[in-house]
Amino acid sequence: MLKLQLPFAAQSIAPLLLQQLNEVGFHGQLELSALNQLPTTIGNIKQIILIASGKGGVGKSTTAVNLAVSLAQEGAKTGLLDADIYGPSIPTMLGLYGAKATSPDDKHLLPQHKFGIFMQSIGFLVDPEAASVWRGPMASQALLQLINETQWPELDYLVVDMPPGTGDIQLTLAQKLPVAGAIVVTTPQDVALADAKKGISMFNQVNIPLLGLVENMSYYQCSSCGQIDDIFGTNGGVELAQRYQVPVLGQLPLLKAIREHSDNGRPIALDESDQSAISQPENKQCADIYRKIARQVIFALYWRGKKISEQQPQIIMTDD
Ligand SMILES: Nc1ncnc2c1ncn2[C@@H]1O[C@H](COP(=O)(O)OP(=O)(O)OP(=O)(O)O)[C@@H](O)[C@H]1O
Repeated sequence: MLKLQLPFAAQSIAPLLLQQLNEVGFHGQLELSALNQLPTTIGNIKQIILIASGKGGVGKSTTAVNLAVSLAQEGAKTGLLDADIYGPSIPTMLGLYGAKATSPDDKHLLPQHKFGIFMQSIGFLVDPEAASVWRGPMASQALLQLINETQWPELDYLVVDMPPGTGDIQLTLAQKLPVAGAIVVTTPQDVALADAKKGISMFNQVNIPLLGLVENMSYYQCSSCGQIDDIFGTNGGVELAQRYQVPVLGQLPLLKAIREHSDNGRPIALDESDQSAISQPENKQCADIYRKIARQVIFALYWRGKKISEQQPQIIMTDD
């Protein structure tokens, strides 16, 4: 048995590593573990990832949930915060609809734990209809409090599903949180792309590194015959990413199963490891795309965190 410890979670590279080890004559078992030594930036959280979109309904929450599940499947300690005051949909997507926030001491809040991730939602605390009319400062204050007062266990990543748009609430959250990186979700349509540009500019304005774009509903994939159709245009997100020199982390199809899985409270990213899903290859393909997005995020944040910690002054102990 070979035990290998990496500075980041990357379970999915184990088969590839094992194959290469086999080629050089190693035929035992391989055990991969992760020791993320980056410092925490807020509470027990090491790196915060914002998931944003210029406009509503493009699949921001779907992306946030599936990314969080995939990060956890890679072996990362992962949290998910549903900060979308206009429509907190993540409880439904994780099968936690109707759950309420609980407190051990009337001061702090406990996160829910499902599918390997720790989750908190604004929807557990307030009626979404009441929250959607909050003004900017009130909403951002409530969201900051929600992050700070939740008793997160030690987390490598906290994925934050932001409210859609680029207004005051989004800007305040981006400025006040120690954010490691942001992802902008868009669809390939012109209107959505114009809004995505606003999202990109917002993060540039507050010096938050953009990890990349996720192009959702990139093409339509028929559930019966598997045929592919570019109903929203072709490669809009890719062209936008080229213009702003950011990577396209992944392109997801408009696929009935993505919505069905979300509605049933079981994100499609879980199909990566689900044997019964083998009969639906397109589900597994989607799960693989989310997994690939997660790996790119992990590597990008590792290098970024390393660069920052190398910039810190070094303390050298000597005898005299
Ligand atoms: N790739 C996809 N294929 C099929 N349905 C999808 C896809 N992505 C998202 N959906 C569905 O589209 C709807 C909107 O998605 P989602 O809630 O993730 O969007 P959002 O950008 O977070 O919206 P909001 O602005 O309300 O927060 C949901 O019903 C979701 O299941």
